[in-house]
Amino acid sequence: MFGRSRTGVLSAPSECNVAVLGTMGSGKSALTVKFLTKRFITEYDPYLEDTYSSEEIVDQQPVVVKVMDTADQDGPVDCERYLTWASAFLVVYSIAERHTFEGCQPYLDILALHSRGEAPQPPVILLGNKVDMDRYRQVGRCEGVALASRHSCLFFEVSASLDFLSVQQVFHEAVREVRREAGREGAPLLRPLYINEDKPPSSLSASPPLPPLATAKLVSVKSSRAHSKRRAPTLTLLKGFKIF
Ligand SMILES: Nc1nc2c(ncn2[C@@H]2O[C@H](COP(=O)(O)OP(=O)(O)OP(=O)(O)O)[C@@H](O)[C@H]2O)c(=O)[nH]1
Repeated sequence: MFGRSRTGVLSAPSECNVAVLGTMGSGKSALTVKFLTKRFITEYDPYLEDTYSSEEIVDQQPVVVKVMDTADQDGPVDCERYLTWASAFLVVYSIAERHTFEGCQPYLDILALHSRGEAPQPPVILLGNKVDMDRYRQVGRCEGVALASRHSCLFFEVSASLDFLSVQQVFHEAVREVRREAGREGAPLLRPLYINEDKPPSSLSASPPLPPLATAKLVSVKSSRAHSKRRAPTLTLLKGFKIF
């Protein structure tokens, strides 16, 4: 499955791995599910960590966006799994719960440490969630802007319970940032992805080694610390694979 760029040249879809980080209760799962399904689901298993996949078109270019909805219980303690996996990070807090905003700092510090000296730099987006709860706001928009600018990251405020497009916009912006960064450094944060595994397209012949097929075909990975499942209905997202 290939897309066309504005110039009409065929281009291969690539992968963009987005890790969604933040304190418990900030709305990581709600945002992830909203992006993938356009729905707002109110109850999630807080101990379940999943990776989902969605085929997107961003600026007329196809991309497979993989989203890791993380489930850190004590902040960024055991974080190698997403630091080494992600091409972009969303750090989420709830504008109505100050402790979730304070919980962003250790994530931003870890990410700064991780990307020091890295080229290309994985982009980070700071995301104030739950703007529908503005009347209970505990974190001013300007505080979000200030924190983001201290860490040189983009900043958005959204609500997982309101319109889908603003949530989609955030994930698409992450893809754009990854593309920009890759373009700047000439090194790929986006990996080419085979949809037809039999034969790589010739346009990819000069690309760096492809991930093993098992990785390229990954649609839903579960690294649950609990055995229960989300109460959301089963969803079919891509190529007949199901998530829960
Ligand atoms: N009003 C409102 N509630 C939200 C929003 N996003 C999430 N919530 C609610 O906030 C609670 C926590 O949301 P989750 O998505 O489970 O948060 P999380 O960051 O994944 O939390 P853990 O799974 O515990 O790590 C749930 O009750 C959600 O329904 C939002 O934008 N607006």
